Amino acid sequence: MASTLINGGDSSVLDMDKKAGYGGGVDDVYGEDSATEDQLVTPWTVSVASGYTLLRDPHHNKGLAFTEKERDAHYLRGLLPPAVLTQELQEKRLMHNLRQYEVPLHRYTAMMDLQERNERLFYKLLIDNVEELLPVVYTPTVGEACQKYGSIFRRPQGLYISLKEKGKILEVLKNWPERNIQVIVVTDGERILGLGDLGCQGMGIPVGKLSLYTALGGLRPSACLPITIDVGTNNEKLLNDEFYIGLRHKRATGQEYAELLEEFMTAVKQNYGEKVLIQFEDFANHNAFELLSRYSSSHLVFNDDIQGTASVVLAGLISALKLVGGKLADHKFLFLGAGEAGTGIAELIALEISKQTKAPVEETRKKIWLVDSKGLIVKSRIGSLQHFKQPWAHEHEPVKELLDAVKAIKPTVLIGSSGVGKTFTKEVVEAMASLNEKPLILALSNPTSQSECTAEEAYTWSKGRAIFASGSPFDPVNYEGKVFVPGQANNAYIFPGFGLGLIISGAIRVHDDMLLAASEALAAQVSEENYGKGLIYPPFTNIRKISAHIAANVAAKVYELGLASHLPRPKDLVKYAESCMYSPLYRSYR
Ligand SMILES: NC(=O)C1=CN([C@@H]2O[C@H](COP(=O)(O)OP(=O)(O)OC[C@H]3O[C@@H](n4cnc5c(N)ncnc54)[C@H](OP(=O)(O)O)[C@@H]3O)[C@@H](O)[C@H]2O)C=CC1
Ligand SMILES: CC(=O)C(=O)O
Ligand SMILES: [Mg+2]
Repeated sequence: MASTLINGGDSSVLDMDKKAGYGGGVDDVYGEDSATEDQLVTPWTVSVASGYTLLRDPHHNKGLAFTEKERDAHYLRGLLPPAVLTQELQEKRLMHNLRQYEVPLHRYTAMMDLQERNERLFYKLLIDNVEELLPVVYTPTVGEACQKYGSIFRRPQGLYISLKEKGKILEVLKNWPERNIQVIVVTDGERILGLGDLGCQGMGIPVGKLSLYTALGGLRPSACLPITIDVGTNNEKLLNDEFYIGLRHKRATGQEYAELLEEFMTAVKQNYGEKVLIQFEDFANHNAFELLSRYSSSHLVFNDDIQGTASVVLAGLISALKLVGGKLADHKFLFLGAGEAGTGIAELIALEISKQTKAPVEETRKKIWLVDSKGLIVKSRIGSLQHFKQPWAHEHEPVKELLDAVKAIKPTVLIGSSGVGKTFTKEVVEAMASLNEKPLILALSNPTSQSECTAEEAYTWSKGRAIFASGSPFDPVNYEGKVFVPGQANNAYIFPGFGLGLIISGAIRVHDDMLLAASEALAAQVSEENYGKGLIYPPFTNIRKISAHIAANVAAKVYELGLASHLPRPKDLVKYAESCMYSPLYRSYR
């Protein structure tokens, strides 16, 4: 995690980079004005769309909602049938159509088609029907979409930067039609959800995450840029798939990989400036930790799997205390999975306990235990552990199986972050229930097929006593006449509001205290009514309001830490965040 703040609050960082030529973002982004005669520039033109072109432009198309006046003014007569519909009626029709599809992937492709046809209507649907459509554009369906991306590929929805573009990445960025980019979500496709290496087909993830940035966090769609870095894939099935869309060779590693990433990070800063947020998504852990630590002192970077997941789980734990009692420091945590999500969450819990109790983080870590594919992480394994696991190697005899670890450690909280489904067996859940009146069980792995257990299993095996949340959604469960509503512990609660907070304050670096601020804000949004249903997260229906509160708390922390460049600080940050949010309602054209 980016726990040490290098250059924090030092505005000379900005000045230095300006001197070095990183002025991008606002003026003369493409250097057209400042270019000398011998320099190459991109011949950008701006034109007004009308007629057939307007109908084919997803940013401006309104389909049958074009008014009579607009049809006259924009050469649309005859190109549309006579009926004029409201956006509400269009939405009703599309939702009706979507519900006819029984295969989730068909809903996904229908939504992608809509996004490419009529962007505002796509976001209107997503915002107004978020609980229903989140599982379509996001986990679990996006996982299947990535697996089959080559077959369902229609039009590119983001930038593909492959090894073929080495030495030309800045030029490639300039090919993207939008200039004022505020958030980039980038993957190299090596750890897509819990589905493994999907290479170039991981593109579905940045596309999906960014659609949530807009729908849930209110970022303008044109300010969002999905990027997939293609260095090859080790997935034999894809390498042999005639429809595979990526480079057909094994992954580049070592220096070749590092150089491409370095060129990418430099080009992004040069093209878009200091304040573009780069969100790393679904990199394998051997690169993820390295990239985050390498670039956290020079770029505005955020790793969603390490940091966003940590923040959302901490929020769930803070609110769960209302149901299970005690302070965070009174609990004992056991993880199945000691990678990005597991160790990221563990570190943020330890940090929060340390802040609350004033005990050093080295001490508070001792309340947290992790199991990886080789068993419990203990001191005797330290020599062979990856660096991110080493802080969690406590004194204990070796334990191979999760069930034995549960019995030995006696945790109050069990967190699954292994990417392996069905690992919280009946015996494991029963052991948790025998140790705790209200065992807290989080099965974070995505998509649904990789969930450590289902909601039904958690409630049934604990005889209705578990407090349960999962990374991918589950329907409510009826157990012995009582309805249990499982929560969704997914970083989608955090990253849209977190990113909005960084952007509205003009943050130049991410700091762990901002993650804690996001957790507190999310936990504060859980109502008594939610607690009454056993929920530790608020429903997604209110997510825009929740995101505004998260953004405000994060921005407040950015200002407090002296890392804000948007000055003066707005007085009411919640109102300000809300006022910055994109609205999907149609605009009238002159
Ligand atoms: N709900 C949410 O918001 C989020 C969910 N996730 C999900 O979490 C999962 C893991 O992601 P991430 O942490 O990035 O992945 P990593 O690859 O970084 O970590 C996976 C960890 O699980 C361990 N593991 C694998 N198989 C087993 C097994 N059979 N028994 C015990 N441990 C095992 C690995 O052990 P070893 O190190 O020995 O190989 C490793 O420590 C994914 O499914 C992802 O979708 C991730 C981010 C957010
Ligand atoms: C949710 C998420 O980021 C993941 O599963 O990777
Ligand atoms: Mg992820």
